[in-house]
Amino acid sequence: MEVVIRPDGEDIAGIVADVFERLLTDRPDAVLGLATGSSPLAVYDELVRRHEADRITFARARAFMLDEYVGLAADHPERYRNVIERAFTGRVDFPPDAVHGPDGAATDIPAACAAYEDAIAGAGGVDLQLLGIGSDGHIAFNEPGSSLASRTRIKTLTRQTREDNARFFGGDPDAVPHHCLTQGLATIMSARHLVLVATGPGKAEAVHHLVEGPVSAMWPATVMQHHPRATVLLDPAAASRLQLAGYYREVYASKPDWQVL
Ligand SMILES: N[C@@H]1[C@@H](O)[C@H](O)[C@@H](COP(=O)(O)O)O[C@@H]1O
Repeated sequence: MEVVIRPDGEDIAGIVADVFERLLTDRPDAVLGLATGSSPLAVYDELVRRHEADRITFARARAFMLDEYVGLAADHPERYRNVIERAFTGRVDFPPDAVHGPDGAATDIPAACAAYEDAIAGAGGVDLQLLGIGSDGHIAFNEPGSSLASRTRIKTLTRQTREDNARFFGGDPDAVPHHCLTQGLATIMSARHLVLVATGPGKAEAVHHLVEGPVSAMWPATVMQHHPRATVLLDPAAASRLQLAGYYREVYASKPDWQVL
């Protein structure tokens, strides 16, 4: 796992946008894995800026979202399909039907989850997966206790996650859906490059487990320690509980030019 500690979210967004830009330059039809939540927003803004400056096109790219709430109306502003369109995909040039997400309105949930796995596999798998992390260590919506071998399925959100996400639902944790569909940990691990962004003191404990803790379903993001190409970008607050922070800074500062993220 490569750990990069940078001064702030803006700086991190620039580095992550470079990873997207390099990939799309090499492979215009790349398959991108998109995350919702506030952590990736600065990245999306930077990608939109580069798109507007004619540096990046998504015209041949495809995208798969990580997760979706169950039971929100199609036009609900917090439905992740609508969130990602507002935050990113609707602001750039993805072709129609190139952006996919689990179907939180499906009547046959197991079939919808299996179809989503098939769609990802059918696209050739995800090349670059952007991730945030929940304060309880979840990635996508894989809450503590999630099987490290899990695939797309329905999950029940923890009270902590509903409290964290209440800010998007008028401050009321009870207005946050109890259920979601989420890519499993094994689904996420199948992506060829994982890039996780975490900022702020609220992420310090989860980041401490993610980077330096033992791999455990109790802190689901720790499964990323098994990934051959995982990059974790942190601001100083999110990195504040890392024992080897000085070493990670040194590694990044002395990175050979040819060795990009
Ligand atoms: N399902 C999403 C995750 O994909 C996200 O990474 C996480 C952190 O969100 P934020 O970036 O807003 O802190 O929680 C949400 O519930």
